[in-house]
Amino acid sequence: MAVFNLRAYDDHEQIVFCRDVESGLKAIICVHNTNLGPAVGGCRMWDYNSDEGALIDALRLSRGMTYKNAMAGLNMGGGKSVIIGNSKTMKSEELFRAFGRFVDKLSGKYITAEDVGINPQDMAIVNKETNHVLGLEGKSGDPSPVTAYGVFTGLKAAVKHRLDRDDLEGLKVSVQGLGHVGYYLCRHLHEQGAQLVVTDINKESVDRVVDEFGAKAVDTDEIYHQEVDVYAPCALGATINDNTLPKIQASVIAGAANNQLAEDRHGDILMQKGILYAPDYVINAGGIINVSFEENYDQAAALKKVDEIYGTLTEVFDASKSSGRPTNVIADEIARQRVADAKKK
Ligand SMILES: NC(=O)c1ccc[n+]([C@@H]2O[C@H](COP(=O)([O-])OP(=O)(O)OC[C@H]3O[C@@H](n4cnc5c(N)ncnc54)[C@H](O)[C@@H]3O)[C@@H](O)[C@H]2O)c1
Repeated sequence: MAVFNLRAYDDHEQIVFCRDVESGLKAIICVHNTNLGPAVGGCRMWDYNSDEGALIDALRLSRGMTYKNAMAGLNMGGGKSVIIGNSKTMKSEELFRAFGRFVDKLSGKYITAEDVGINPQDMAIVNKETNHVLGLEGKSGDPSPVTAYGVFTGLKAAVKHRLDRDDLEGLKVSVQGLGHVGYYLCRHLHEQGAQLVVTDINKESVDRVVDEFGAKAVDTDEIYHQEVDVYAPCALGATINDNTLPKIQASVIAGAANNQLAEDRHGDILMQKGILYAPDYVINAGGIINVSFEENYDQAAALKKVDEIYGTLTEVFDASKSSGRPTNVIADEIARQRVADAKKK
């Protein structure tokens, strides 16, 4: 496999393949760019089908963190790590300690945190071997409610831009995925009078949102067809693809999921269809913003910074409108420029 030629490689500064035979650890740490500061990004534990799949996922997520941190105005670069394995059956103290030692060897160039498959207890073990960990329990805590608040803020910016309205009363919103972020997003939307159509593969999560917020539940494959104003993807990536695009009725897409566009070209198609897309890594930055305030944590200050997502997205939407180019392309350009400018300083 020719790593340097991979599209996802995108001039990564460093890739570390981590192996610890005793604990069974197989992990990959990717440091994409440190122009703006140490590379910060979570650790994901996933049962990948292949090592190549794990590497490509880590590279894409790591590059995404560079862009996300730059667009959020944080003095942090981008990185990510993946532990290859089943998070339900393969976790152990030795495994996370071994991972922590690899993180520590990077001397702060990469700072890790939680991601899919990893919980605060796992990170507390990693923290026994390295101080380069963020999002620990008792500090900034679970980032999901703050991510949801940021998505809610960004959704309002998109509704203002596309539908020219400040209030959400009666606005129809479909929410796909009612986990840590989706649930809190539904709560914000409900409080502002929005009508919710929701789906999740987990029935209990659906029942809770139906009971608490009067949401209408639909099957997972029906969510795209719904006649709504806003579609909020809050489950998996790549839900905007050649199959789903013809079905989407919403005029705004604003949700928490990472890597929502299966391919960049889907951003062009959305624009041609008059659907305003809030670039994922801009709208879902609330969690990383919260984590960046971990030292002497001050929630009010963190939320004030998260409020800036409204203005950042409006800047992206305005530039897209005036230039006639898709929002995902505009966001990438602004992020790349910020990273390049940081190198000159
Ligand atoms: N948690 C954060 O702070 C944060 C920050 C930035 C981005 N994100 C992204 O937001 C998304 C949601 O994060 P989360 O922390 O809420 O994750 P989560 O695992 O708590 O929730 C995801 C939910 O999606 C559901 N789901 C899975 N497949 C589905 C399908 N096919 N159809 C409908 N529902 C499905 C799951 O059952 C689960 O309830 C993820 O893509 C994540 O990467 C999260």
